[in-house]
Amino acid sequence: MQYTQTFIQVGLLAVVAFIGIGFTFALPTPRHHLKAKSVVYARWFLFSSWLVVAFQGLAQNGYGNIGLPGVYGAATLSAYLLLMSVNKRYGHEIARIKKYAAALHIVILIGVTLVLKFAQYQPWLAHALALSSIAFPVWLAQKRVQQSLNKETFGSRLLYSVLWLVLLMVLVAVPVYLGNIAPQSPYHLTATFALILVIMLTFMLSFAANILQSLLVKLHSLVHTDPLTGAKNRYFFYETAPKLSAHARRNNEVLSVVACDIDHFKSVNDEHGHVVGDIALKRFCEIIQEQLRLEDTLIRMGGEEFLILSPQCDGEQARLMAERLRETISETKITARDVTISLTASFGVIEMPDNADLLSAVKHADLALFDAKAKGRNQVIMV
Ligand SMILES: Nc1nc2c(ncn2[C@@H]2O[C@H](COP(=O)(O)OP(=O)(O)OP(=O)(O)O)[C@@H](O)[C@H]2O)c(=O)[nH]1
Repeated sequence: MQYTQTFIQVGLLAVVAFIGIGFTFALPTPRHHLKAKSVVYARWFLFSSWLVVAFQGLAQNGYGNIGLPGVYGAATLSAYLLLMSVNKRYGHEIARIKKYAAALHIVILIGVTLVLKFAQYQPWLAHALALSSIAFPVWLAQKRVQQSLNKETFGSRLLYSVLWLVLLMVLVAVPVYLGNIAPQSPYHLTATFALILVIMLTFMLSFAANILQSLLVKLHSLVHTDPLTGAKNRYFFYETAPKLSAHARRNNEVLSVVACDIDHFKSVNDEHGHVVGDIALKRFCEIIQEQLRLEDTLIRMGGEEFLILSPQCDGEQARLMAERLRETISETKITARDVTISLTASFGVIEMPDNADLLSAVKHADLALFDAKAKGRNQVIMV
């Protein structure tokens, strides 16, 4: 009966652990090398959590000499693997000396437990030692998550709550439980099984939520970014620009719009080919980005047409900025694939009038740009 119960619980937890491990393979690997390592530690954490119940089963079935040190060793190792996984996930490098200290801690813990066991000390002494050892790395992991909580991702909040729960259980609930139920009772195994199952499942969930959340952030940025030039794209304009103008209106702030178009860009493609044209476009955007303030946004509306949204910048300041950009572009030589080319660009500038909508301001900036083209290009015209 005892064996059957042990076998079922250890087997069930093995299934959960291996589903969890398989699940980490299915998750997309983070590109950052530290974050990628966190997945490896997560796998080992799930495996060593399973080892805790396996050793508990051994102890329960008369192999206390192997089982108990195994439980304490595997539980402390799990806590450290959890700490490593959390630290790597949040991009924190761990010094080699700290890794040795953790390994030493586990070895000493197993040694002391064996001594206590063979010296026939009270079992609660070994339990208390092991529990307090587990609490330390869990507390460190919890602090690490707390530092990143200002990012407010769902996965971080979930992981933080789980770590709090584990700490509370380790420090309060489990000692109370150990003190009230005989160590040889089969309930010990069931309680350990239930506790580890909850920790494993919530850890897997928070880990996946964390990774999915960062993928969403990346996806959001990709959807709004032009892959060739790195400037924002039309989707960004339609989604963000109305918010920007509403914000300016509500706070009585000025907002200027600069429309910009490269002159005779077709001839660059025709003379040197599309690859050189692409490099020139990329370089053109870099030159502009270098000149803009952090608050200004460069948007590629299509082809070689761009918009610059400039909050807290009045018409005259925007005109001066466009003039500076025009000058820099015309003076900069662009080298692409052994050819050196010079570009010029035309600009239309408008300060968004009070109570006007942004789309009509863009339309007027475009009209000023056409005017600049008609008047001979390489110039700035303000509405
Ligand atoms: N290489 C490259 N060329 C592009 C890209 N997008 C648009 N173009 C080219 O940009 C050129 C735009 O040509 P036009 O609209 O005639 O304008 P333009 O030659 O710049 O003349 P003006 O605007 O009147 O001064 C076309 O040849 C397009 O093929 C791109 O992503 N890469």
